[in-house]
Amino acid sequence: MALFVSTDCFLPALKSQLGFVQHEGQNRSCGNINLLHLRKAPNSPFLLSAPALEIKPHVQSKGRSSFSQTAAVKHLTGSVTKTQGLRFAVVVARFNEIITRPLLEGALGTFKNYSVQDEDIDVVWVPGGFEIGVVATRLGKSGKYHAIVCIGAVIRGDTTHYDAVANSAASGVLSAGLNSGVPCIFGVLTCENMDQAINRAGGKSGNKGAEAALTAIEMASLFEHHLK
Ligand SMILES: Nc1c(NC[C@H](O)[C@H](O)[C@H](O)CO)[nH]c(=O)[nH]c1=O
Ligand SMILES: CC(=O)[C@@H](O)COP(=O)(O)O
Repeated sequence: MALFVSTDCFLPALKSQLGFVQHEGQNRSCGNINLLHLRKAPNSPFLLSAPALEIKPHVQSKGRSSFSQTAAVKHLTGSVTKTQGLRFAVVVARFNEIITRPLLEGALGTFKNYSVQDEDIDVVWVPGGFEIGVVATRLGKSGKYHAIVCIGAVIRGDTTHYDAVANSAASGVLSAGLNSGVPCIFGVLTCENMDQAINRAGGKSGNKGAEAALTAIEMASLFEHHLK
């Protein structure tokens, strides 16, 4: 089924967030539903899935399409099944080890389930979440790994120390990825209390270490197979 979208029914600010692109000479009428060149904006929080946007081109009198067809657009995604030859590092904080160890085990379990070989994984221990970034940066720049999983658990105490450590861990992991060009995955829990952490380290909210490893596999594959 073809889906037609008119951007003129959207507020202008929302239109640009969504990534609608208007070309010269296009009909602006909302009633006519003509304005159909749509792409994913680089910063858009919205994901546009191909099946939902099967857009039928509007053919103008000269036989040219007035907008692009999604069938011609390339969609690049990492494959979680093509893991052969991919190498990973896991940086894990010892602080709150009662939480970070099960997160690490979750990550290693995911690697096993997706056929990543043990010899293609290095685990590096650091004292706390604050130290993760600098080590991830070094590992990323070594050129030995396709992706790096960063694991930690920051749990709020009585002072503002929590915010400093949590923010430093997050910005450290982000910087490591940006500065090394190797995907660095954020598997650091930032929790109000120990209960929240337990729930996310193999408890009722899953295992965030396992999720981080799967993200690492997808990103490693994306870079290795599509973005070289
Ligand atoms: N309180 C937590 C810490 N604190 C330690 C710091 O990460 C760091 O090791 C220290 O300040 C020396 O630089 N680390 C965590 O990972 N989680 C915490 O809850
Ligand atoms: C997140 C922390 O650093 C935390 O353990 C510190 O606790 P407190 O704020 O009570 O010193």
